[in-house]
Amino acid sequence: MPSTAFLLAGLAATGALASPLAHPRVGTAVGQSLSVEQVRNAQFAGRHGPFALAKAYIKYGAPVPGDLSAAVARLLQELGLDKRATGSVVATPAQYDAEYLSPVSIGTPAQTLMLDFDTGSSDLWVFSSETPKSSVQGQTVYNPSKSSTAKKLSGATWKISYGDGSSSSGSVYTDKVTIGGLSVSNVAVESAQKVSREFTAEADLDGLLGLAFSSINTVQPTQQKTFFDMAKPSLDSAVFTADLKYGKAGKYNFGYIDDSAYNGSLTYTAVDSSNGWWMFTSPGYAVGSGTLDSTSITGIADTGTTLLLVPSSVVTTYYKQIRNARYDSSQAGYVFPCSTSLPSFTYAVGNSQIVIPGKYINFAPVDSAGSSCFGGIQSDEGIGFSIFGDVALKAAFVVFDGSQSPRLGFASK
Ligand SMILES: CNCc1ccc(Oc2cccnc2)o1
Repeated sequence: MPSTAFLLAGLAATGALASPLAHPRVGTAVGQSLSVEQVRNAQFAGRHGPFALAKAYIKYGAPVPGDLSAAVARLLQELGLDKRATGSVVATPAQYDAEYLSPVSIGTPAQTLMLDFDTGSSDLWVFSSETPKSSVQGQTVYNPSKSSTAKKLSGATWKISYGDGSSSSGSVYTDKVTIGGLSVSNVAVESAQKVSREFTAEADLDGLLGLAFSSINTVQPTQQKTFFDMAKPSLDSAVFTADLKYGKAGKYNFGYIDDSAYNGSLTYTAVDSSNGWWMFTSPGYAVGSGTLDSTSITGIADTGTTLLLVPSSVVTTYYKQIRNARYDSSQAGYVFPCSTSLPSFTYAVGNSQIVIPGKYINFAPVDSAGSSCFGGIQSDEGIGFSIFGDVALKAAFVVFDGSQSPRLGFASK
C-alpha cells in the first residue's frame, strides 16, 4: 500500500489538491490595471479539509502530523484515490512443462505475443519484423512500424545467451506493454535481429520477458529497466507472484498477493540481488520421507529454467534412493525407467519446507521408445550456484518482493 505522503504528493502533482479555481489565465494589461480570468480546476478532488491542510504541510516541506495523515489516508480510501494498478495473467505450460508461456500485448493497436516470463534474466525480447524470415518458423512477430506508440531507441542494441546455450540479439524500441490488464508505457521492447536455432525450433515461444533485476539487462549503451521495474510506481504493492502448476496453467500476478492461492502462511527469505538474480539460500533438503539434511543450497529462483539444478552431492543422494537410476553420459544426466515411482524432494525455506512430489521429478522420456526417462533434478556442476527452476517452483506459491529490501516468499499450495 503506497504511503499517504506518496499518494498526497501524487495528488498534489496532479493538481487534485489545488484550489477549485486554479490555472489563472494571464489577463490583459489595460493601462495600469490587469484582469485575470480564473478557470475551474477539473482535477480538483473536492472540498476536503484534510487535503487542504495537508497541502500546506507538503508545500512547506513540513512533516504531516499523524492524525492528519490518518485523516487523509481515510479520505483517499473513501474517494478511491488509493487504488493502484494490478495485473494477472495465465501461464500455460509447453511440452512437459519445459516452459510456461503468457500472453503479452505490445503497442497500439495491441499485438499479442506469447512470452516466457523469466525471473532468471532481465531482457524483454521478441521475434519481430526484423527477425530473418528463415529464423521465424511459426512464431508471432512484433512489428513496431504498425504501432503508433512504438519509438526506436536510436543506437541501442542487445545480446543475450541463456544457460541452455540458446541466444538472441538485436535492436530496441520502446512501446506500451500490457499484461493481464496492467499497462505500462515506454517499456523497452527488444527486437530480435538474430535468434539461435533453439528458439527458431520453438514455434509457440515468441520471446522472453525478463523479471530478474534491471542491473543485468543487456541493452547498450544505455541499460533499460524490466517491465516490473517500469510498472512498480503504479503497483498497489511492489511485488509479483509466480503460481506455476504441474501439467496445467498457472498464473503470474503483479502488484498483489492472492492469499487464496496458497495453503498455510508465506515464509520469507533474504535475497542477494548483487548479481542481478533472485538468489537465496535454502538451509536444507530431504529425500522422500527422510530427515532434513542441513546441507544448505544457494541458488536462484528461475522460472526460465525447466529443471532443479543442485550440487552433485545432493543429486547423488537423491538418485541413490532409486533402483535402476543411473547417470547416462549420452544424456548428460540421471535417467531411470519411466515406470519408476519417484521419491519426493523437499527444500527448506527458512523454518518451513516445500515438498516437490515425486511425479514432478519425472521430466520426460529420453527417447521415442519412452522406456528411459530424464530426471527433473540434475547437477549444477559448472554453473557456480544452484538453480531452483520450474520443477522446484511449481511446488510452491512464490512471492517476488521487489521492495527496497528484496525478498522471496514461499508457501505450499
Ligand atoms: C529451450 N531453449 C530455448 C529457450 C526457451 C527459453 C529459454 O530461455 C532460458 C533458457 C534457460 C534458462 N533461462 C532462460 O531458452
